Amino acid sequence: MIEFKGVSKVFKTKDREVKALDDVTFRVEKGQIAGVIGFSGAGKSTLIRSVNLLERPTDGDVIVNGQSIMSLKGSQLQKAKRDIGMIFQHFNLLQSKTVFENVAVPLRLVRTPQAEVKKRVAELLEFVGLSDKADSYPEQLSGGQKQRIGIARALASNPAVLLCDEATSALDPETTSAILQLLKRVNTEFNVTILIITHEMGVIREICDKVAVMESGRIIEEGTVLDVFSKPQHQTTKNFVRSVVNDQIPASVRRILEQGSEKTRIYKIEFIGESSGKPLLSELVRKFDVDVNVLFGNITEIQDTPFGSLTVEVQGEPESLEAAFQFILDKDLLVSEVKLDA
Ligand SMILES: Nc1ncnc2c1ncn2[C@@H]1O[C@H](COP(=O)(O)OP(=O)(O)OP(=O)(O)O)[C@@H](O)[C@H]1O
Repeated sequence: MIEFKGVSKVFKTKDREVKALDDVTFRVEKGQIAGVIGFSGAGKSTLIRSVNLLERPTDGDVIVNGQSIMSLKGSQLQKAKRDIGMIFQHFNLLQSKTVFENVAVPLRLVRTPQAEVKKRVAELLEFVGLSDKADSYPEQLSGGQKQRIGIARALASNPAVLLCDEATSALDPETTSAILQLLKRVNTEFNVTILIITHEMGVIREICDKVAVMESGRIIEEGTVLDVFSKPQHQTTKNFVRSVVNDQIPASVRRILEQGSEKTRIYKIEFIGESSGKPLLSELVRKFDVDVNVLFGNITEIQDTPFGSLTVEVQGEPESLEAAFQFILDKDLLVSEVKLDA
Protein backbone atom coordinates (compact mmCIF):
# COMPACT_ATOMS: atom_id res chain seq x y z
CA MET A 1 0.00 0.00 0.00
CA ILE A 2 1.22 3.50 -0.87
CA GLU A 3 -0.43 6.66 0.32
CA PHE A 4 0.48 10.25 -0.47
CA LYS A 5 -1.02 12.64 2.05
CA GLY A 6 -0.89 16.31 1.10
CA VAL A 7 2.57 15.86 -0.40
CA SER A 8 4.36 18.95 -1.68
CA LYS A 9 7.88 19.40 -2.96
CA VAL A 10 9.55 22.70 -3.66
CA PHE A 11 12.87 22.81 -5.49
CA LYS A 12 14.89 25.90 -4.72
CA THR A 13 17.36 26.97 -7.35
CA LYS A 14 19.58 30.05 -7.25
CA ASP A 15 17.04 32.40 -8.76
CA ARG A 16 13.66 30.75 -8.27
CA GLU A 17 11.50 28.15 -6.60
CA VAL A 18 9.69 25.34 -8.44
CA LYS A 19 6.70 23.66 -6.84
CA ALA A 20 7.09 20.21 -8.40
CA LEU A 21 4.39 18.66 -6.19
CA ASP A 22 1.48 20.67 -4.87
CA ASP A 23 -0.60 19.03 -2.14
CA VAL A 24 -0.85 15.57 -3.70
CA THR A 25 -3.18 13.09 -2.02
CA PHE A 26 -3.48 9.67 -3.63
CA ARG A 27 -3.75 6.10 -2.45
CA VAL A 28 -2.68 2.82 -4.04
CA GLU A 29 -4.21 -0.20 -2.33
CA LYS A 30 -2.23 -3.35 -1.60
CA GLY A 31 -2.08 -5.54 -4.71
CA GLN A 32 -3.23 -2.77 -7.04
CA ILE A 33 -1.48 -1.52 -10.17
CA ALA A 34 -1.81 2.26 -10.31
CA GLY A 35 -0.58 4.59 -13.01
CA VAL A 36 0.19 8.28 -12.89
CA ILE A 37 0.10 9.99 -16.26
CA GLY A 38 1.08 13.51 -17.20
CA PHE A 39 3.06 15.57 -19.67
CA SER A 40 6.73 16.35 -19.20
CA GLY A 41 7.28 18.52 -16.15
CA ALA A 42 3.97 17.57 -14.47
CA GLY A 43 5.80 16.22 -11.43
CA LYS A 44 5.53 12.46 -12.03
CA SER A 45 9.19 11.61 -11.40
CA THR A 46 9.26 13.73 -8.27
CA LEU A 47 6.15 11.93 -7.04
CA ILE A 48 7.42 8.40 -7.60
CA ARG A 49 10.85 9.26 -6.21
CA SER A 50 9.24 10.48 -3.01
CA VAL A 51 8.04 6.94 -2.24
CA ASN A 52 11.58 5.72 -1.54
CA LEU A 53 12.83 9.19 -0.57
CA LEU A 54 15.08 9.64 -3.59
CA GLU A 55 13.30 13.00 -3.28
CA ARG A 56 12.24 14.04 0.21
CA PRO A 57 8.95 15.98 0.18
CA THR A 58 8.96 19.42 1.74
CA ASP A 59 5.47 18.90 3.14
CA GLY A 60 2.95 16.14 3.76
CA ASP A 61 3.52 12.47 4.36
CA VAL A 62 4.16 9.32 2.34
CA ILE A 63 2.93 6.08 3.89
CA VAL A 64 4.35 2.85 2.51
CA ASN A 65 3.19 -0.52 3.79
CA GLY A 66 1.52 1.14 6.73
CA GLN A 67 4.42 3.26 7.95
CA SER A 68 5.37 6.85 7.35
CA ILE A 69 8.54 6.54 5.32
CA MET A 70 9.47 10.13 6.13
CA SER A 71 9.67 9.51 9.85
CA LEU A 72 12.15 6.62 9.50
CA LYS A 73 15.89 6.97 9.91
CA GLY A 74 19.07 4.88 9.69
CA SER A 75 18.65 1.12 9.65
CA GLN A 76 14.85 1.30 9.88
CA LEU A 77 14.76 3.42 6.73
CA GLN A 78 17.17 1.05 4.95
CA LYS A 79 14.93 -1.87 5.89
CA ALA A 80 11.81 -0.07 4.63
CA LYS A 81 13.58 0.80 1.37
CA ARG A 82 14.42 -2.86 0.77
CA ASP A 83 10.69 -3.43 0.65
CA ILE A 84 10.40 -1.01 -2.27
CA GLY A 85 11.82 -2.11 -5.64
CA MET A 86 12.32 0.29 -8.51
CA ILE A 87 12.88 0.05 -12.26
CA PHE A 88 13.97 2.88 -14.53
CA GLN A 89 13.56 4.16 -18.08
CA HIS A 90 17.25 3.62 -18.84
CA PHE A 91 17.48 0.43 -16.79
CA ASN A 92 20.41 1.66 -14.58
CA LEU A 93 22.36 -1.59 -14.83
CA LEU A 94 26.03 -1.80 -13.88
CA GLN A 95 27.82 -2.13 -17.21
CA SER A 96 30.97 -3.71 -15.78
CA LYS A 97 29.07 -6.50 -14.03
CA THR A 98 27.46 -9.62 -15.48
CA VAL A 99 23.71 -10.10 -15.54
CA PHE A 100 24.08 -12.47 -12.57
CA GLU A 101 25.96 -9.87 -10.52
CA ASN A 102 23.51 -7.11 -11.47
CA VAL A 103 20.59 -9.14 -10.16
CA ALA A 104 22.61 -10.09 -7.06
CA VAL A 105 23.33 -6.46 -6.05
CA PRO A 106 20.49 -6.11 -3.48
CA LEU A 107 21.39 -9.51 -1.99
CA ARG A 108 25.09 -8.67 -1.68
CA LEU A 109 24.19 -5.42 0.09
CA VAL A 110 22.69 -7.40 2.95
CA ARG A 111 25.48 -9.99 2.88
CA THR A 112 23.34 -12.89 1.74
CA PRO A 113 25.30 -16.20 1.79
CA GLN A 114 26.63 -17.18 -1.64
CA ALA A 115 24.58 -20.39 -1.95
CA GLU A 116 21.40 -18.41 -1.30
CA VAL A 117 22.43 -15.72 -3.80
CA LYS A 118 22.94 -18.37 -6.48
CA LYS A 119 19.58 -19.95 -5.82
CA ARG A 120 17.65 -16.68 -5.69
CA VAL A 121 19.31 -15.17 -8.81
CA ALA A 122 18.64 -18.40 -10.74
CA GLU A 123 14.95 -18.24 -9.71
CA LEU A 124 14.67 -14.60 -10.72
CA LEU A 125 16.37 -15.10 -14.10
CA GLU A 126 14.04 -17.97 -14.78
CA PHE A 127 11.03 -15.84 -13.85
CA VAL A 128 12.04 -13.12 -16.33
CA GLY A 129 12.95 -15.71 -19.00
CA LEU A 130 16.67 -14.99 -19.18
CA SER A 131 18.35 -17.95 -17.46
CA ASP A 132 20.71 -18.27 -20.42
CA LYS A 133 22.05 -14.72 -20.02
CA ALA A 134 23.53 -15.04 -16.52
CA ASP A 135 27.11 -14.58 -17.76
CA SER A 136 26.36 -11.88 -20.35
CA TYR A 137 27.05 -8.19 -19.83
CA PRO A 138 24.33 -5.52 -20.15
CA GLU A 139 25.77 -4.19 -23.41
CA GLN A 140 25.12 -7.59 -24.98
CA LEU A 141 21.37 -7.35 -24.26
CA SER A 142 18.46 -5.72 -26.07
CA GLY A 143 16.44 -2.97 -24.37
CA GLY A 144 13.67 -5.39 -23.43
CA GLN A 145 16.17 -7.86 -21.99
CA LYS A 146 17.83 -5.09 -19.98
CA GLN A 147 14.48 -4.14 -18.48
CA ARG A 148 13.83 -7.80 -17.61
CA ILE A 149 17.12 -7.78 -15.71
CA GLY A 150 16.04 -4.51 -14.06
CA ILE A 151 12.85 -6.24 -12.94
CA ALA A 152 14.74 -9.31 -11.66
CA ARG A 153 17.07 -7.04 -9.66
CA ALA A 154 14.15 -5.05 -8.26
CA LEU A 155 12.48 -8.27 -7.09
CA ALA A 156 15.61 -9.74 -5.48
CA SER A 157 14.73 -8.54 -1.99
CA ASN A 158 11.09 -9.63 -2.28
CA PRO A 159 9.61 -6.14 -2.17
CA ALA A 160 5.95 -5.49 -1.41
CA VAL A 161 5.99 -2.45 -3.69
CA LEU A 162 7.47 -1.91 -7.16
CA LEU A 163 7.99 1.58 -8.58
CA CYS A 164 8.20 1.87 -12.37
CA ASP A 165 9.69 5.15 -13.58
CA GLU A 166 8.82 5.38 -17.32
CA ALA A 167 9.97 1.75 -17.50
CA THR A 168 8.82 1.19 -21.07
CA SER A 169 9.46 4.63 -22.59
CA ALA A 170 12.68 3.54 -24.27
CA LEU A 171 11.14 0.40 -25.77
CA ASP A 172 9.29 -0.34 -29.02
CA PRO A 173 5.54 -1.15 -28.80
CA GLU A 174 5.92 -4.93 -28.93
CA THR A 175 8.64 -5.02 -26.29
CA THR A 176 6.61 -2.56 -24.20
CA SER A 177 3.70 -4.96 -24.27
CA ALA A 178 5.88 -7.92 -23.25
CA ILE A 179 7.35 -5.95 -20.32
CA LEU A 180 3.88 -4.82 -19.21
CA GLN A 181 2.69 -8.42 -19.24
CA LEU A 182 5.71 -9.37 -17.14
CA LEU A 183 4.82 -6.61 -14.66
CA LYS A 184 1.28 -7.98 -14.55
CA ARG A 185 2.73 -11.37 -13.60
CA VAL A 186 4.85 -9.72 -10.88
CA ASN A 187 1.61 -8.27 -9.55
CA THR A 188 -0.52 -11.41 -9.67
CA GLU A 189 2.07 -14.07 -8.80
CA PHE A 190 3.82 -12.18 -5.98
CA ASN A 191 1.01 -9.80 -4.98
CA VAL A 192 3.34 -6.84 -5.47
CA THR A 193 1.69 -3.40 -5.40
CA ILE A 194 2.84 -1.47 -8.47
CA LEU A 195 3.04 2.28 -9.09
CA ILE A 196 3.82 3.29 -12.66
CA ILE A 197 4.53 6.73 -14.02
CA THR A 198 4.21 7.25 -17.74
CA HIS A 199 3.27 9.72 -20.42
CA GLU A 200 1.66 6.95 -22.53
CA MET A 201 -2.04 6.26 -22.07
CA GLY A 202 -1.53 2.85 -23.74
CA VAL A 203 0.49 1.74 -20.70
CA ILE A 204 -2.34 2.77 -18.38
CA ARG A 205 -4.90 1.00 -20.56
CA GLU A 206 -2.92 -2.22 -20.72
CA ILE A 207 -2.25 -2.99 -17.07
CA CYS A 208 -3.44 -0.39 -14.58
CA ASP A 209 -6.44 -0.73 -12.26
CA LYS A 210 -6.38 2.87 -11.21
CA VAL A 211 -5.08 6.08 -12.78
CA ALA A 212 -4.26 9.59 -11.68
CA VAL A 213 -3.66 12.43 -14.12
CA MET A 214 -1.08 15.02 -13.09
CA GLU A 215 -0.61 18.58 -14.24
CA SER A 216 1.55 21.31 -12.71
CA GLY A 217 2.32 19.25 -9.63
CA ARG A 218 -1.32 18.45 -8.84
CA ILE A 219 -3.57 15.47 -9.42
CA ILE A 220 -6.34 16.86 -11.60
CA GLU A 221 -8.33 13.65 -12.01
CA GLU A 222 -8.25 10.11 -10.69
CA GLY A 223 -10.36 6.98 -10.72
CA THR A 224 -10.57 3.44 -12.00
CA VAL A 225 -9.14 3.09 -15.50
CA LEU A 226 -12.56 2.20 -16.91
CA ASP A 227 -14.19 5.27 -15.35
CA VAL A 228 -11.49 7.66 -16.48
CA PHE A 229 -11.50 6.25 -20.02
CA SER A 230 -15.27 6.29 -20.33
CA LYS A 231 -15.95 9.62 -18.59
CA PRO A 232 -12.84 11.79 -18.70
CA GLN A 233 -13.61 15.14 -17.06
CA HIS A 234 -10.58 17.35 -17.52
CA GLN A 235 -9.42 18.50 -20.97
CA THR A 236 -5.91 17.08 -20.39
CA THR A 237 -7.44 13.69 -19.52
CA LYS A 238 -9.63 13.84 -22.63
CA ASN A 239 -6.52 14.45 -24.71
CA PHE A 240 -4.74 11.47 -23.16
CA VAL A 241 -7.78 9.22 -23.74
CA ARG A 242 -7.97 10.46 -27.33
CA SER A 243 -4.38 9.37 -27.86
CA VAL A 244 -5.52 5.74 -27.59
CA VAL A 245 -9.26 5.91 -28.28
CA ASN A 246 -10.06 7.92 -31.36
CA ASP A 247 -13.41 9.62 -30.78
CA GLN A 248 -13.21 12.21 -33.53
CA ILE A 249 -16.02 12.25 -36.10
CA PRO A 250 -14.58 10.47 -39.17
CA ALA A 251 -14.64 12.32 -42.49
CA SER A 252 -17.20 9.91 -44.01
CA VAL A 253 -19.65 10.60 -41.16
CA ARG A 254 -18.95 14.31 -41.40
CA ARG A 255 -19.94 14.27 -45.07
CA ILE A 256 -23.33 12.68 -44.27
CA LEU A 257 -23.91 15.28 -41.56
CA GLU A 258 -22.99 18.07 -43.91
CA GLN A 259 -25.57 16.90 -46.44
CA GLY A 260 -28.17 17.14 -43.64
CA SER A 261 -31.50 15.34 -44.14
CA GLU A 262 -34.55 15.19 -41.93
CA LYS A 263 -34.76 11.50 -42.80
CA THR A 264 -31.34 10.68 -41.34
CA ARG A 265 -29.99 10.79 -37.81
CA ILE A 266 -26.60 9.65 -36.61
CA TYR A 267 -26.02 8.19 -33.16
CA LYS A 268 -22.97 7.19 -31.23
CA ILE A 269 -23.58 4.25 -28.92
CA GLU A 270 -20.90 3.79 -26.31
CA PHE A 271 -20.45 0.55 -24.49
CA ILE A 272 -18.34 -0.92 -21.76
CA GLY A 273 -18.01 -4.61 -21.03
CA GLU A 274 -20.65 -7.06 -22.11
CA SER A 275 -23.30 -4.58 -23.28
CA SER A 276 -22.93 -3.98 -26.97
CA GLY A 277 -24.84 -1.93 -29.50
CA LYS A 278 -25.85 -4.93 -31.62
CA PRO A 279 -29.13 -6.02 -29.89
CA LEU A 280 -30.26 -2.41 -29.92
CA LEU A 281 -29.74 -2.10 -33.65
CA SER A 282 -31.72 -5.22 -34.55
CA GLU A 283 -34.51 -4.13 -32.19
CA LEU A 284 -34.69 -0.72 -33.87
CA VAL A 285 -35.10 -2.29 -37.29
CA ARG A 286 -37.70 -4.77 -36.02
CA LYS A 287 -39.80 -2.32 -34.01
CA PHE A 288 -39.68 0.81 -36.11
CA ASP A 289 -39.86 1.53 -39.76
CA VAL A 290 -36.21 2.52 -40.00
CA ASP A 291 -32.99 1.34 -41.64
CA VAL A 292 -29.77 1.21 -39.67
CA ASN A 293 -26.26 1.37 -41.11
CA VAL A 294 -23.13 1.01 -39.04
CA LEU A 295 -20.84 3.83 -40.15
CA PHE A 296 -17.93 3.53 -37.81
CA GLY A 297 -16.82 1.23 -35.04
CA ASN A 298 -14.16 1.83 -32.49
CA ILE A 299 -13.46 -0.92 -30.00
CA THR A 300 -10.52 -1.28 -27.71
CA GLU A 301 -9.88 -3.37 -24.63
CA ILE A 302 -9.10 -2.04 -21.22
CA GLN A 303 -7.46 -4.97 -19.55
CA ASP A 304 -9.98 -7.65 -20.52
CA THR A 305 -13.02 -5.43 -20.85
CA PRO A 306 -14.26 -4.37 -24.30
CA PHE A 307 -14.77 -0.64 -24.48
CA GLY A 308 -15.73 1.53 -27.42
CA SER A 309 -18.43 3.00 -29.56
CA LEU A 310 -20.48 2.35 -32.67
CA THR A 311 -21.57 5.23 -34.87
CA VAL A 312 -24.77 4.37 -36.72
CA GLU A 313 -26.95 6.07 -39.27
CA VAL A 314 -30.71 5.63 -38.77
CA GLN A 315 -32.90 6.42 -41.78
CA GLY A 316 -36.66 6.73 -41.96
CA GLU A 317 -39.59 9.12 -41.92
CA PRO A 318 -39.26 11.87 -39.28
CA GLU A 319 -41.99 10.35 -37.03
CA SER A 320 -40.34 6.88 -37.11
CA LEU A 321 -36.99 8.49 -36.34
CA GLU A 322 -38.47 10.32 -33.37
CA ALA A 323 -40.10 7.12 -32.02
CA ALA A 324 -36.82 5.24 -32.49
CA PHE A 325 -34.94 8.04 -30.72
CA GLN A 326 -37.29 7.88 -27.71
CA PHE A 327 -36.79 4.11 -27.63
CA ILE A 328 -33.00 4.55 -27.60
CA LEU A 329 -33.22 7.14 -24.84
CA ASP A 330 -35.11 4.67 -22.64
CA LYS A 331 -32.31 2.12 -22.95
CA ASP A 332 -29.58 1.92 -20.39
CA LEU A 333 -26.89 2.65 -22.93
CA LEU A 334 -24.76 5.73 -23.40
CA VAL A 335 -26.21 7.09 -26.61
CA SER A 336 -25.72 10.53 -28.06
CA GLU A 337 -26.77 12.09 -31.31
CA VAL A 338 -23.76 13.01 -33.45
CA LYS A 339 -23.92 16.58 -34.66
CA LEU A 340 -21.42 18.60 -36.59
CA ASP A 341 -20.70 21.12 -33.88
CA ALA A 342 -20.33 18.43 -31.15
N1 LIG B 1 16.33 18.75 -8.91
C1 LIG B 1 15.52 19.70 -9.37
N2 LIG B 1 15.80 21.01 -9.22
C2 LIG B 1 14.96 21.97 -9.67
N3 LIG B 1 13.81 21.72 -10.31
C3 LIG B 1 13.47 20.43 -10.49
C4 LIG B 1 14.30 19.36 -10.05
N4 LIG B 1 13.70 18.19 -10.38
C5 LIG B 1 12.55 18.51 -11.02
N5 LIG B 1 12.41 19.84 -11.07
C6 LIG B 1 11.27 20.58 -11.67
O1 LIG B 1 10.07 20.08 -11.08
C7 LIG B 1 9.04 19.98 -12.04
C8 LIG B 1 8.53 18.54 -12.11
O2 LIG B 1 9.57 17.72 -12.63
P1 LIG B 1 9.43 16.13 -12.80
O3 LIG B 1 10.73 15.63 -13.33
O4 LIG B 1 8.92 15.56 -11.54
O5 LIG B 1 8.29 16.05 -13.91
P2 LIG B 1 7.89 14.81 -14.83
O6 LIG B 1 6.42 14.85 -14.94
O7 LIG B 1 8.50 13.57 -14.30
O8 LIG B 1 8.56 15.18 -16.20
P3 LIG B 1 9.38 14.21 -17.22
O9 LIG B 1 8.35 13.29 -17.80
O10 LIG B 1 9.93 15.18 -18.22
O11 LIG B 1 10.41 13.53 -16.41
C9 LIG B 1 9.62 20.49 -13.35
O12 LIG B 1 9.29 21.83 -13.50
C10 LIG B 1 11.11 20.32 -13.16
O13 LIG B 1 11.82 21.27 -13.90
